[in-house]
Amino acid sequence: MKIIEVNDYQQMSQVAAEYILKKVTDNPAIHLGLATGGTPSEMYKNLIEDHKQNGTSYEHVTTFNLDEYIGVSGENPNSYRYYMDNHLFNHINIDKRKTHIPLGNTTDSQAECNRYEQLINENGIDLQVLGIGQNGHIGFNEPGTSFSSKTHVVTLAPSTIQANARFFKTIEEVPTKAITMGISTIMKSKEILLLVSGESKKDAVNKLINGEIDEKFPASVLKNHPYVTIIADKAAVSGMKTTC
Ligand SMILES: O=P(O)(O)OC[C@H]1O[C@](O)(CO)[C@@H](O)[C@@H]1O
Repeated sequence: MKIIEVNDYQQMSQVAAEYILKKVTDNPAIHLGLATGGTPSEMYKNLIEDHKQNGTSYEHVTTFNLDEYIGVSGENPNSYRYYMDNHLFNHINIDKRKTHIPLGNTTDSQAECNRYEQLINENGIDLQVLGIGQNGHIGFNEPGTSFSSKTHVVTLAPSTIQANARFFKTIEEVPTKAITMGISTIMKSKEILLLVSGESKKDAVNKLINGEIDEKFPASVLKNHPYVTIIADKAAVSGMKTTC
């Protein structure tokens, strides 16, 4: 794993956007795996700004998001479809038909998981952007998830519900279930870019870099991937041994 240490959240977002822009320029038909949550939101702003200033085109880009809450439609402001449309897709020249996110409001979630897994297997992901949960989750793969898991339905850990409650009016509104790419689905990406910012992620990133590979800590699987880059700010890694 390669670690790029940056000063703060702003710089992490800028360096991450530049990283993605280079990949899109090199391969205009790239298949990007995307994440939601607080961590990548400023990175998306930088991509939008670049699109306005420099006209980087997303006409041929295809995207696959990591996860979606169950029980919410894409029009629901709390859905990850709504997040992606508003944080990125509505502001760039991407063909929305090429933006894929699991459907959270189907009657058959298991069938949706199978459909999504097959879609990813057929298309492949060139670069997957990831954040990390405080408990080491990637996507919504909570501690204990099998490293061989495919796209599946998860019951969110109480700590994840608590962490994501900041996006909702009340904690009771946070969905308790989601569809997520599995760990093996994520690991099939050709390359992974992990973004980490803030002191609240310090324990998680320390465990990732210096701990054992263990299903109790989902992100540790990334050590088995040949091509992972971590962009982390000082608050997340200061004073840490970061050789890996
Ligand atoms: O960036 P945040 O909001 O800290 O979330 C961390 C991770 O948890 C999730 O929100 C769960 O899906 C991921 O999308 C995200 O990468």
